[in-house]
Amino acid sequence: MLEALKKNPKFTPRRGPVVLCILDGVGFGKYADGDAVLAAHTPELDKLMKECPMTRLKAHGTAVGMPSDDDMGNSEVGHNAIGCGRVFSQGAKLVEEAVETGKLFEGEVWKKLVANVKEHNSTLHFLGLFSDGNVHSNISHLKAMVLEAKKEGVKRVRIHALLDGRDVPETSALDYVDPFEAFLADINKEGFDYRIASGGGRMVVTMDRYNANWDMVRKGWEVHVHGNGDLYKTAHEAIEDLRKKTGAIDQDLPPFVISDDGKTPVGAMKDHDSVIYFNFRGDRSLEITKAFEADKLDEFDRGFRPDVMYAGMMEYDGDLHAPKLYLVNPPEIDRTMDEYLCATGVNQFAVSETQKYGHVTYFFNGNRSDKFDDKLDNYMEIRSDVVPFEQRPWMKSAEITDAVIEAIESGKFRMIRLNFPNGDMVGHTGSMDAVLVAMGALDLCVARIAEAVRKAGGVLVISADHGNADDMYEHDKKGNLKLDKNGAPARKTSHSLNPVPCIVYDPASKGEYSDELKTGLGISSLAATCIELLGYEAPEGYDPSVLNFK
Ligand SMILES: O=C(O)[C@H](O)COP(=O)(O)O
Ligand SMILES: [Mn+2]
Ligand SMILES: [Mn+2]
Repeated sequence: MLEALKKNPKFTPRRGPVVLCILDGVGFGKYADGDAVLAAHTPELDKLMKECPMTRLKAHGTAVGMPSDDDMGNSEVGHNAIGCGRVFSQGAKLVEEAVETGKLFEGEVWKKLVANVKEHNSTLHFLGLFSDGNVHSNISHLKAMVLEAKKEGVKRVRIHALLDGRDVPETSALDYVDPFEAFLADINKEGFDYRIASGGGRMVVTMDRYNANWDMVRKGWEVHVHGNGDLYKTAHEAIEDLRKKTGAIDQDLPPFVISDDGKTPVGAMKDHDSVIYFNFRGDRSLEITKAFEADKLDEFDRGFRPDVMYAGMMEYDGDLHAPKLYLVNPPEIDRTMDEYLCATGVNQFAVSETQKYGHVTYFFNGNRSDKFDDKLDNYMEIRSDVVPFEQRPWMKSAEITDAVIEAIESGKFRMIRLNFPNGDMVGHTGSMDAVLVAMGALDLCVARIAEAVRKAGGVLVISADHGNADDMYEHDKKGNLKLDKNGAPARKTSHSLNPVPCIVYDPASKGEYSDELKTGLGISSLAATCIELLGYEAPEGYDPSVLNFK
């Protein structure tokens, strides 16, 4: 148990709660073209930004524990940093180091997986997100593992490729598949049998999160494990044909299976195979991991369940200890703000809809699914619709707002945190028109929350975990707008490298801190900011708050 937080002598807390509102994927754009945050009708946000103390926070690269400042931020690293008030080296960086130093291959788990397939003359399978987005995975890690498998004499490797188009350009799958096929062909010239065996768009198969839509996992299981699905000779052929048939962008392409003879899949899984799920990020890894590991599974009927040795790239959940075997230790994120507030007896409320529910709970608490205190931690999930979000860009923003206002008015909670997914989830669809509606809906919600905070005599901190809606069009390295084949702006589905706002709306302020907030900080400063506004001193080692006390 942590020690209780110390009272901050410089600040007497307000009568009402501190409300931390995370606008997922809402940053300050670099280019006016495609900046939906700038273009949308958002009178409330505009007013708050003009009238309240405000600063910009870094939300990408090394400021959130990514390997370099060329890496965009994402929800995991963002909410980890916001929730624990410090920056830890994150999965992308830890795996990169483990691969580069060779530590990954010296570990017990790698050795066991390889020994298993050598002993049984069976197959080593790799399943994961097939891109270099560095949000959930990096294809360079896969490549290094494939080369090591070859070096260690593994005869047969099968790769199950989840197509991205969400953390990388929307129709870039062949930019990864074609060179990889050439890479495998070179290996096979030396007498090995290494193939891509199945795949599909990441928003259709396998990578569901937070139990939003288990049918995605069932569909993935069918093609990766059983080899049941539309058959193609190569992944290249599958992608071209499925694009033609559906018009879908990569993340939404249907599943496919590779077969040489039009009957037998090349990579169905069998007893004694080894399987590595090579994504390092947990939210979209936990369900497929459960499908492989659980003795009894209620979510779908697995049919034949081969007795495989399954390992993840990382431990995805420190409370569930899932998966049982993993290759790289996760960051040891401790002393989170939620845990400190529990130790201090502060009643907390966290809410979002399904798509981001784990962001304000599991990611916020350092990738732990359990509460720190059953009484003081109060979490609410509002079920997300299972629809393409460009068709419902308002998502559940009104319902989240209702819940937040009820929590404020109840007077029960000192600290309230929420996540509005719209800027991000709609941003990932690439639809500028839908994002403009999403931002408009958010603005109405922010106005309602601000009013409830004012009435309750509380403080509202508005920020974000990373950008997305602020950068809806592709630009080249010189900053010129890229056009698609029809001459329209090329749509961008991924996050941005942009900073995010930090607005402090404190209508009951007595002027204890300057209107000029600190500059040059990252989103890890939000934890200390909230803790100080609650009337406590930030714990040792926390990154500084944005507040300049007088
Ligand atoms: O998982 C996703 O949807 C994207 O890869 C990243 O989005 P998020 O980091 O905002 O969840
Ligand atoms: Mn996010
Ligand atoms: Mn996102």
